[in-house]
Amino acid sequence: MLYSTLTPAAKRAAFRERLRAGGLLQLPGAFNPLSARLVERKGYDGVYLSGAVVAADLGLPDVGLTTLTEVAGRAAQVARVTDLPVLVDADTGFGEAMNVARTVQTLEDAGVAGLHVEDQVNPKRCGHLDGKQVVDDATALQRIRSAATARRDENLLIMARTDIRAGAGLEATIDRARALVDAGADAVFPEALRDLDEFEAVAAALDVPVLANMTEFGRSELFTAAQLRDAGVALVIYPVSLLRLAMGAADRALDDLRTEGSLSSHVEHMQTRAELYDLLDYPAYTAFDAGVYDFSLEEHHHQ
Ligand SMILES: C[C@](O)(C(=O)O)[C@H](CC(=O)O)C(=O)O
Ligand SMILES: [Mg+2]
Repeated sequence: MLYSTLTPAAKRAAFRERLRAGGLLQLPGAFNPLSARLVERKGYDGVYLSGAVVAADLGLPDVGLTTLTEVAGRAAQVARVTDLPVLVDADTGFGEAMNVARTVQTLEDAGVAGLHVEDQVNPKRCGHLDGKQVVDDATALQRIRSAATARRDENLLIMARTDIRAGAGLEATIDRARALVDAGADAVFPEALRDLDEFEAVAAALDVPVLANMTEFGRSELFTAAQLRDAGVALVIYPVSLLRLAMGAADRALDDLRTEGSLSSHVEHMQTRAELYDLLDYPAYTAFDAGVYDFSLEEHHHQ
């Protein structure tokens, strides 16, 4: 009821433990706190909070317009309602080394289990579009060293994302990833790799967990969990997928409401009132306070 039953420290420790145990952890991207609860309910290993989704949610493109305050606020709302570890997209860290340190502490205070900082120049772009630029080695390493030094909970996972693949190729990706790990990264997110062999090569070259980004309409093919696991990938995110699904459904329904005059034909695809209340743990509120209006599943069976 109300929020997560675990402290941020406990979630971080559990996340580290899961990563040590091996296997592939799947983290769908939540587009709000409620969808994070659904991700947890369905038995996933963690919740991803995408920068692209935080931006889109505000009606903005993912071009570095969102602020640390906005991302941290959303991260806190999401982390508060789930026992799962939340991995948050910290873009470029919202500045250079000193800003990155503040970003890390702010997101740590928001209760997340991990975050990634990327090596794109400010302002950043979506990692799957053309025309991205990355910073030089020194700047990229400074960001990560600063992030690793700034955390107060040693279990907060600092992940380094590198966008160097698109411009400089696979070898450069591996070189930079190794350097980022030496600088203190606990995990690596190689953005926009082309095929499974590339994931395998990066995973084999590093001693830390590697993340695969299975974003739709991007550069990487949508590999299955089994394929990624076999390639040695430790974490996979589906960052924008739930938002795309929800918006796709909303788009079609709004068209049909216009033409059909009602949403009757969509009701079978909707989350029901009972399902929503169950996800919200409504009965626990009623039990806590007899004054809370009681919702009866029987009476509302067909709604
Ligand atoms: C992972 C990502 O950074 C995000 O913000 O979710 C994006 C996803 C996307 O735009 O599809 C990315 O740069 O890959
Ligand atoms: Mg992003």
